[in-house]
Amino acid sequence: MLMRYGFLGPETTFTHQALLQALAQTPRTRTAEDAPELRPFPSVAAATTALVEGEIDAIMAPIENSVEGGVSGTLDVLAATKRITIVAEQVVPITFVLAARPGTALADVRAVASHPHAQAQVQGWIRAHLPNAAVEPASSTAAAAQSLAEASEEEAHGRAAVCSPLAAEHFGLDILARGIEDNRGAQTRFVLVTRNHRIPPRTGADKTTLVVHLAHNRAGALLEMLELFNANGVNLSRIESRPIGDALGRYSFSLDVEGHLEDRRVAAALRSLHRVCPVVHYLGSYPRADGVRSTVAEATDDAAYDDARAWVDALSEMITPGESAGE
Ligand SMILES: O=C(O)C(=O)C[C@]1(C(=O)O)C=C[C@@H](O)C=C1
Repeated sequence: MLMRYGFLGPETTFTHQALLQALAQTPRTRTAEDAPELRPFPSVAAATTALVEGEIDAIMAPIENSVEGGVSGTLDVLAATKRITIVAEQVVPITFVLAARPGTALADVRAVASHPHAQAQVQGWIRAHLPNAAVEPASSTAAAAQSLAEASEEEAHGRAAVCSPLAAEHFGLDILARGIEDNRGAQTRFVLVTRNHRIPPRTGADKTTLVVHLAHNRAGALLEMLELFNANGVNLSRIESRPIGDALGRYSFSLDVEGHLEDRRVAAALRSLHRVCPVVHYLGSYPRADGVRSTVAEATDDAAYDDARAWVDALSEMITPGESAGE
C-alpha cells in the first residue's frame, strides 16, 4: 500500500527532516511509483484532522524539545484525538541560522520571524545581537524562510527568519549567522502517529505514552498515580501537566513511561490506573529512538508477574465451591 504521510510544512521544517530520517531507517526497495507520498500541512492540528479523516495514513509531529520541553500544541491535539496511535519516535539535532534575502546585512535587520518554539531557543542570541528587532510568529521555521523568499523586495527589506540551514539553502536565502541557538546540542523528539490501533511489538527498549486525568479535588491523587508506577517498577521518562480546558485549576498529565504494553509490569500499572483514574488515554507503545533497554528489577520482570499469578490461581483452586463466607 502506498503510504501517505503528513508533516508540519513546508519542506525543510525540522518535522520534515524527522520524517525523512524515519523513512530512511525503514529501507525498502522502492520504485518511483511506490515512493511514499509526503504532504505538508500548516499545523499539527490540520495534519491530525487529515489523519483522522483518512486523507493520510500517518503524521510526524514534534512532541518534546530538550530546551523548551513539551510541544504543547502537539500534546493537546494528541490528548484530544481518539483512535490514533504513536508507533515510532525520532530525535533530530536542532541548530538554527539567521537567514535573510541576499544583500541584507545583520545591521539592517528590524524584524525576525520564526516558529515560537524556535524563537524560544534563540532568544538569548536575539537579545544580544538584535535587541531592537521585532520578533514575529510563523507557523514553522521553514514557513518563515519561505514567506521571506516570496516577499517583494520592499516587504523583505530589514527582515530575517530563524530556520534550519537546510531551509535557508532551499529557499535561496543568505545566512547572516549560524549556530544561533542558546543551548548547543539541543534536540527535538518527534512522534510518528497512525490512525489504526496497530501497536508495534515489544523490542525490550520501548516507551509508552499516556494521558491521565486524576480524581478531581482529592488530596494525594498525583502521589497515588505515581505510586502505582512505582509499585510495578515502571520508570517515568516524561511527565507534564496540561490544562484540561474546562475550568481553572483542572489539569491532565501527559506521560512517557519506560516499557511496552506487552511488559507485564506496564500492563499491571495500566490496569491499576484504569481502576483509580477517571481518564486514561493510551497513546501507544513504540521503540525508543536511543535503543536503550529498560532496566527491570527481578521483582517486576515478566517471570515474577507470571509466577505471582500462577501462585494466586493455585490458591484459588482450593476455595470450596458453594456459599461464600460473606453471604
Ligand atoms: O518549525 C519547524 O521547523 C518545526 O518542525 C517545529 C519545531 C517545534 O515545534 O519545536 C520543531 C523543532 C524545533 O524545535 C523548532 C520548531
